[in-house]
Amino acid sequence: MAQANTEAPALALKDITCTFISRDDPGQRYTAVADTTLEVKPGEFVSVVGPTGCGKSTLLNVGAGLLTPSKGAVEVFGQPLQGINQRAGYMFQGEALLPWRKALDNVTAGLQFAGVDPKEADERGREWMRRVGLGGFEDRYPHQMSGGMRKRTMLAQTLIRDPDIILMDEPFSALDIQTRQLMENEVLDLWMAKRKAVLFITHDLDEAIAMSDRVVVLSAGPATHPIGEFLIDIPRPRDVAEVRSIPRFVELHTDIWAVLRDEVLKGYAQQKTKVA
Ligand SMILES: Nc1ncnc2c1ncn2[C@@H]1O[C@H](COP(=O)(O)OP(=O)(O)OP(=O)(O)O)[C@@H](O)[C@H]1O
Repeated sequence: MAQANTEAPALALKDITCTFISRDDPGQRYTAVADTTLEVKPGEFVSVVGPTGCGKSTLLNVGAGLLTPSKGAVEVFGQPLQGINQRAGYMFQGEALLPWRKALDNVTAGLQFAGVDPKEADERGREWMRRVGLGGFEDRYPHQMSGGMRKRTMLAQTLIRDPDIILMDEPFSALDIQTRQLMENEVLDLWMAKRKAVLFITHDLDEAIAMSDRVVVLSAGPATHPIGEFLIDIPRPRDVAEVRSIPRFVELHTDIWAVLRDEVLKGYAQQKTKVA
């Protein structure tokens, strides 16, 4: 019988390059990501930060098995990834709820598609809605909920299948700062209880440091690649609002920002040229 590879990373992106047909000029090719290697160990919380449009979502889509890279390989717990990454749950940046389904039915959608008995799906759905603070709101439609409630619903929808790897693409970027911090703390509590591997994409450096074990900095595009990696040696449990004022946080912020700053300026300049 094949031995489970306990040493293997939960997710390994190996030497990934992604080249697209350019959106600006279909005659040209655009290399969004080049020669990128990135690993997340079991139980590790890794954030990827980088300037806008640099290729963060592209990397996450590769890890989810939604996008086949032009070059390189993906391994999941030591096994080559083929097709969709079944060990991963994916929380997207935008709104991903089905508007015609009530909150509970959105939360249980994945279980229903997986053929789980409806009664069991219903029970697990109600339990998860309670866990994310939405007990009593099972019958609300997405348009009857606030942005924060919809994000909580999406979180329950992602976690209910108990994925070993959680992929999050700027999940809270649309929220006001207070709601965002509440949700960040909730995610950390849930993560502390289960210790799944998390790959978290954000352009917010404070959020990345507050949440993570490790922060990877990406260069501006084209041919985005990691240019720095920082261990976040701040003890847990952390409160994302309080942690920002401790000296080690400020130190790490200064160090990472020194690497990120020029890339953000480059990314910003590129966006301006595109708009002009
Ligand atoms: N399917 C595609 N076809 C052509 N170009 C693409 C495609 N997907 C992504 N790109 C380009 O690759 C680059 C990286 O895109 P990506 O969405 O990964 O960046 P990002 O860092 O997640 O952006 P943001 O911070 O705005 O969310 C962008 O220039 C984008 O236009």
